[in-house]
Amino acid sequence: AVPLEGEYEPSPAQWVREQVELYESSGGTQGTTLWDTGLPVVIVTMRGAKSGRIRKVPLMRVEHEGRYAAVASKGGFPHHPVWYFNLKANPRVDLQDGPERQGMIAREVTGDERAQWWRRAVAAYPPYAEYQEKTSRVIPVFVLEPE
Ligand SMILES: C[C@H](OP(=O)(O)OC[C@@H](O)[C@@H](O)[C@@H](O)Cn1c2nc(=O)[nH]c(=O)c-2cc2ccc(O)cc21)C(=O)N[C@@H](CCC(=O)N[C@@H](CCC(=O)O)C(=O)O)C(=O)O
Repeated sequence: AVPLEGEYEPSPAQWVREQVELYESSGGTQGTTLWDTGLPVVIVTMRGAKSGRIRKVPLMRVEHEGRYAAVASKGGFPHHPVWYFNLKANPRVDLQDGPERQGMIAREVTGDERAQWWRRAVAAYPPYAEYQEKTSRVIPVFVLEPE
């Protein structure tokens, strides 16, 4: 799979930018967990919906039989994270899980399929359940499937 090409635009959020830099510069051996929780994180490289630039978004690792969920929780804030619109516009992404990097296609899921992946997400990262309780926004879930 040809990795996404283009000009990388780092996140304006320093803690996010730094996690991406440590994760990538260490070949996926460092910066691979959320702070000291020990819970695993993946990096999703995507193309900006408006800028066309390369964006890199760390997300909690939710994996099942080679497919991953991307949960647009943003801590339960009232609005979707901006990257939600990137995946809707440009579903071809690169996912880095530790040292492994592969091309995936993102697809927003609803109904029973979303419920199944939501259970997996909460099992991997329990705070997702609290985030959903604190907002009337239905937190979107994408499934990333190998292209
Ligand atoms: C601050 C904003 O970020 P955001 O896309 O809203 O995403 C917010 C967060 O979800 C994002 O920072 C996540 O990485 C935070 N985050 C998680 N966020 C989650 O939503 N879920 C998670 O499971 C999660 C885990 C996680 C683990 C580690 C870590 O370091 C961060 C983690 C941002 O980057 N804004 C940019 C624009 C970004 C962008 O993509 N612009 C598009 C335009 C998009 C459009 O408007 O159409 C473009 O380039 O074209 C800017 O203001 O310049």
